[in-house]
Amino acid sequence: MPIASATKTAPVSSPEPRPDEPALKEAPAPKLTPMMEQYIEIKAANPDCLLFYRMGDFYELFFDDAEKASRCLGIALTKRGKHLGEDIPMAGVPVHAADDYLQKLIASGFRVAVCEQTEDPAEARRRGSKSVVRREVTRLVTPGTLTEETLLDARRNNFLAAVGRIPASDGEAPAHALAWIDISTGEFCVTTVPAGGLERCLARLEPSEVLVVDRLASDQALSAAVSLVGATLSPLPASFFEPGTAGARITTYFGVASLDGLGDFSRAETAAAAAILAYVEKTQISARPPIAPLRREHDGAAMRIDAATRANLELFRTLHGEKKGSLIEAIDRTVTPAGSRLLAQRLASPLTDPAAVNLRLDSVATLLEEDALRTRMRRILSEAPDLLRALTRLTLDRGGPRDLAALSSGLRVALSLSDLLAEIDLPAESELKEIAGVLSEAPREFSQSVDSALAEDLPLLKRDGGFVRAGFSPDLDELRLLRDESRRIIASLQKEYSEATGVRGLKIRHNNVLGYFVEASAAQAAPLQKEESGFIHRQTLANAMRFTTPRLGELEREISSAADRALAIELQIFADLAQAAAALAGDIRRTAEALAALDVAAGFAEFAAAENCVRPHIDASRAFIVEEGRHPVVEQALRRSGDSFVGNSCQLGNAEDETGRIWLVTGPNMAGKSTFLRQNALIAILAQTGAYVPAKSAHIGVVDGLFSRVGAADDLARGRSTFMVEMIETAAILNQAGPGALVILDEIGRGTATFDGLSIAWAAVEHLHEQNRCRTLFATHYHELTALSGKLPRLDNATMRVKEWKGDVVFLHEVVAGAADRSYGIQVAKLAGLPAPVIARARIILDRLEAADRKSSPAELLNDLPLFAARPARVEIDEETTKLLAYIDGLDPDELSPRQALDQLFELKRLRRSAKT
Ligand SMILES: Nc1ncnc2c1ncn2[C@@H]1O[C@H](COP(=O)(O)OP(=O)(O)OP(=O)(O)O)[C@@H](O)[C@H]1O
Repeated sequence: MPIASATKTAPVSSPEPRPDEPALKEAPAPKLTPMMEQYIEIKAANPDCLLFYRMGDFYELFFDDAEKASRCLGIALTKRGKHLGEDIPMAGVPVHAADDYLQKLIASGFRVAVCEQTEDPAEARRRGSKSVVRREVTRLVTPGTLTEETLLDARRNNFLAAVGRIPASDGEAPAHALAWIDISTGEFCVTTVPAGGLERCLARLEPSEVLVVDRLASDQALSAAVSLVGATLSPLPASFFEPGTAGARITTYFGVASLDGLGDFSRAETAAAAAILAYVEKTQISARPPIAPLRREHDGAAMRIDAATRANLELFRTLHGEKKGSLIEAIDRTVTPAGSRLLAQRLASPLTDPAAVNLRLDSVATLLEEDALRTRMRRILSEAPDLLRALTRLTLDRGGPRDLAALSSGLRVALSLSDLLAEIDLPAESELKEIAGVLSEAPREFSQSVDSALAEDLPLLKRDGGFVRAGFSPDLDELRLLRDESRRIIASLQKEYSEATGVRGLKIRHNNVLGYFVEASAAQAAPLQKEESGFIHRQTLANAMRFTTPRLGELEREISSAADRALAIELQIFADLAQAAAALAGDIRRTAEALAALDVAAGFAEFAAAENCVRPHIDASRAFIVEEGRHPVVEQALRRSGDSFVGNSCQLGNAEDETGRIWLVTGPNMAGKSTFLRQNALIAILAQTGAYVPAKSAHIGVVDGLFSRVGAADDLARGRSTFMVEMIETAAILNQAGPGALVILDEIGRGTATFDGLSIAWAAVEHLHEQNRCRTLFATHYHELTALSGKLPRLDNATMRVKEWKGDVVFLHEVVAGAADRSYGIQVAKLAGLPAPVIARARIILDRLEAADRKSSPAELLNDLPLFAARPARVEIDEETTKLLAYIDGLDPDELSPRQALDQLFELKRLRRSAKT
């Protein structure tokens, strides 16, 4: 009978007992098996996690965990033994494919505790037949603590955030702080959160997990803010945030004597940062990822952009949640994952200090000018692997030979880029000069030692060896020779045995259970079974017999001891190199950051060249003068369909103004109002991110807060109707926008009755003009508002130009001074394909409404519109009438000769006769 294969590939659990595990009795067993006892103990210590319990080549899950995992992963649910008379549900995933399953579980909101075997099953057996292999949880996998390449998006950070809160005391208001870390890259920051600013800060970071003290977990505003960004909320005991021990936790982690050495942190900030470190320790158990020294960010250093504005402007994804069509997708020309991550970080928090913005813009200017150099630079950059993520994996002992190679090739890239930058003259105080300096100091020797140690083709895992270059270690070479020689001898033995026994089909084979053995088919095995043959019987299968010989055993031992010793040498070489990398963590980090900054600058230069952008003039004034600005996303989309974008200018303040102006933009639907509003907000964001902007010229006095109310969507999850969302967003703007803000408001008030809406919009414009005094773009359908320009000195009317042609409306997408004369709503509706009778009827109603000049009450209007009175139930228009109306619509009197006109008249009479209505 053939022996079942020991390795499994399908994600189902194996019902046969593992070698380390005493067999479970299928019969009712009131007493727990030792293995189940161990499982239950470990599970009890990790109640909030699914427990991945290592058994041989599988991670097994039991009880509820098994049911949950089987549902989530679609893997088979089996059973294993009984507990309290009930079957124990079990599901398992193979270790080699565990990452894929982990990813699914984490994405579905689970946490996973990975429990490994921490001793050899043979050792456990030596302790006694009943003893179980020692197991320990080596790591908790949570959304915010991932490090594996396969579990992460290379081009996005994966932030873990913690909310620190010091309650009000002695007349002092409560203080909030937010700390965040990307464990996979080691970036670690903290900031104070102003009252009501938590949602905004979270929206900027988009963390995947947020730590809060457990008593805050029921805070509705907090959980709403967390779920808005799609993060997992992880409540923790107060000890994680304890301000009394927080400072010490941070200083211990960084090995510094006092916190002052790192910076000046408030109590709330210290608590938040300490909670992060405590959680890192809890989840990584014994491993310590390399973490950059804690950096403090000032809240005012970045443009304040609230969650709604970020979403509305589609910075990172469209309102439908897709990356395609977002701003980042339109502007990202970086060629490395780290560059892309830095670009996303910068775009999420545009700067407010003009000097800092100009430093970045200088880099773009230089690289834009140096066209050929930029092309070479980007080619070299594109070969730079992800240094920081490789470093983290190595330090956490989750790395492989390819991570070492990644570090080495990343450092080599840095050195060649530093040579390239040396070819141009860089101003002393520039960002590029600083980058060039850092790159030239990349640890060259480390890269050389990795290259001399590692082979060309590297395996993914270090586990099986085979990654050290021949010639690097004489001892290793000798052992490999011995191993290969023995293998050669074994191959020649097969020939020898076959000739000696006369069994032509005799083979020497190898498997993990028997090691090397001689195999002959059952029909040919007789000569080997004779005692004098020297063959020792090992196994009988259905069709074959297996034997060993003393010589084979000896060779086997030689090979395996040589292989073991060779592997030990390789692993030691690996460990030495990984340790050297960890010791250079600071240098590697600086190099990686410089590479990323260079990639962003070169990417922006590429974007500027390809998309015809200009350097914005940035200062601390209230200026906002954009000449022929364009919307980068819409422009690229139009280009794809062969159309071109019409640039439009906008002026909301001059350099000498102390307050901003309001532009009231009117114009028909589809004329381009929303596009115009958004493009100006995006230009401000891009400019302060340090990018060139799509315009002929742009002068922008830094915008310290960007507020928008555009698009309409309800937020049913929070029980808010469309109109309610609109009013909440408007309220936030009117309450918060200061003189340095830029506000874009698109059609406020349209979600309610006309007069209510008009009144709200009217009052909002007045408030913005008198109180907020900020730069504002206000698009509206309420033409009545344009009259306000006579009353409010800093309000200008602007309108989208359209042309009427043969009864249709043609959009010119041009913004000009003045007010729209009409809405053209019916023409747009016609373009949209509303049935001709509906359009015809709407025209009649509109004429009446306009004639009544909105003075009559709705009831009077109703009487004024006899069709309503005549046909209250349904307006039935028969087919012939429809034809008649369509015929009239198709007539163009300008094009007709007198004779044709007469013919048409007869045709009209004919059609009228056949129509019933
Ligand atoms: N400046 C422009 N140049 C070329 N095409 C443009 C321009 N602005 C807008 N468009 C085109 O017009 C379409 C409609 O623009 P937009 O949504 O801004 O109109 P709108 O006036 O805000 O309409 P609504 O009031 O219905 O929201 C865009 O999708 C784009 O294809």
